[in-house]
Amino acid sequence: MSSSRAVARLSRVAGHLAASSKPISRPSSSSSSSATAKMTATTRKHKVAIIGSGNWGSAIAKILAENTTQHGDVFESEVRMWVFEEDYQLPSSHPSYSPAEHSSPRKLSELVNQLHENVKYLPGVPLPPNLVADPSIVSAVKDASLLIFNVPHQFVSKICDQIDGKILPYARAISCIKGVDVSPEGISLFSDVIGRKLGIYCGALSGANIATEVALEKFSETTIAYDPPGTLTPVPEELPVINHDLWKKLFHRPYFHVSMIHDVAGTSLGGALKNVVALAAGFVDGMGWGDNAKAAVMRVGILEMRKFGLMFFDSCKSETFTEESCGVADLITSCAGGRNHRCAKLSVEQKRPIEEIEGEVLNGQKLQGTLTAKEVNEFLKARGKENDFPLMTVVYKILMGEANVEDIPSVI
Ligand SMILES: NC(=O)c1ccc[n+]([C@@H]2O[C@H](COP(=O)([O-])OP(=O)(O)OC[C@H]3O[C@@H](n4cnc5c(N)ncnc54)[C@H](O)[C@@H]3O)[C@@H](O)[C@H]2O)c1
Ligand SMILES: O=P(O)(O)OC[C@H](O)CO
Repeated sequence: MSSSRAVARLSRVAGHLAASSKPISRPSSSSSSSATAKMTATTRKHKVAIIGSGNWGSAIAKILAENTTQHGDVFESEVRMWVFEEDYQLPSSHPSYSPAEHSSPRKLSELVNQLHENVKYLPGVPLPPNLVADPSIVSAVKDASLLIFNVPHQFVSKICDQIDGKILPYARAISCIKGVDVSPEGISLFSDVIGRKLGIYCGALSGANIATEVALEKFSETTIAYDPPGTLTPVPEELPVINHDLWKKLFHRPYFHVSMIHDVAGTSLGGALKNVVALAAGFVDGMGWGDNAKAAVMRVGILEMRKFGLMFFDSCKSETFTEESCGVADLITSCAGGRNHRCAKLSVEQKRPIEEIEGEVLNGQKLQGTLTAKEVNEFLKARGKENDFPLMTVVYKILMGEANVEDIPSVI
């Protein structure tokens, strides 16, 4: 086993050990037969909290709040959404603008709760009234048994530090984050980072999901991977069992179809690595090379994504990349309409650094591909594996000014 593979494995084991610090007193929470038996005996409902309120955070929060209302037998209706607080000036063109109330900047969380709209990160989309914005992360997660993490990946670590010891020990989580955590010790999935730091189990959601399309209820599908070990702190008997059926109830909508699988590594890596490929697709489109060139980038991109998963993560499955929404479908949508693609294209067209474009056109939203390209390269370089991933390597070099977009065909 290569050292990096060992590092990835060690990281996962550590996450599971942390999550299994308490003894098992009943069968694994993923057992659906026990689910049926328990549903009849439960007397409490799950409380849901979402950590993050950006473009995707708000779109997912809307789904959660719709489903907690629909499935009031298993979920408390109110969903708390942690908002990274900032001042926001409501534009006078907003339909609810009132000079008396909005002539100067207001706290974003207050505006979300007053207008039931995330006016900065998901403008124009009504949010359910049972979704409550909370600027205190500790209060947002208090008593929540289901935690949904949905923030740009660079903020995850600090956020976990803020809520360590402040969550229910039997909480379970889903990470909607697209990125990987690279440190001198190796590479980790964010589901593992969250699990390890908080001592709980965390699965992953990822798919072909441009947030605004999902928020406007245009049809899409997603993948949720959840595969807890049987050694977690038990969920109290009074609460419904947390298994695939329960997660599906929480996320599935008529316009947002959920496929449940067990491959957390493949699901997470698909979402993280496609952002690097989407940059390459944006560069190529910026050059005006056409659809054939972009298709070639996407073909090589999916092969490198799968190779990366299989090389460095033991549990990763090839078919997750080729058969699930979190694999090939996410790559396609991201290379067509994603922010990474859009900003990369503009940066070539305008001959300006992508960071400048990001600051100018995204209104506070964050690109994930630029950081991921650097993190992945740091990981590959340390293991002498850059040549095994030529497309990801050339994207990194283009970002660093060490290669040109014209070099892309040489790696295809
Ligand atoms: N937007 C999409 O279409 C989409 C779709 C699927 C997955 N994702 C993934 O979802 C994750 C979250 O992305 P998003 O689109 O919701 O966010 P976003 O790009 O809209 O990012 C902005 C968010 O970051 C917050 N923020 C800024 N500074 C912060 C800080 N110092 N600490 C904590 N938070 C801070 C902002 O308040 C805001 O909520 C990312 O990993 C992304 O790749 C995004
Ligand atoms: O806008 P991007 O490039 O961050 O991609 C958005 C989603 O991940 C697409 O599924």
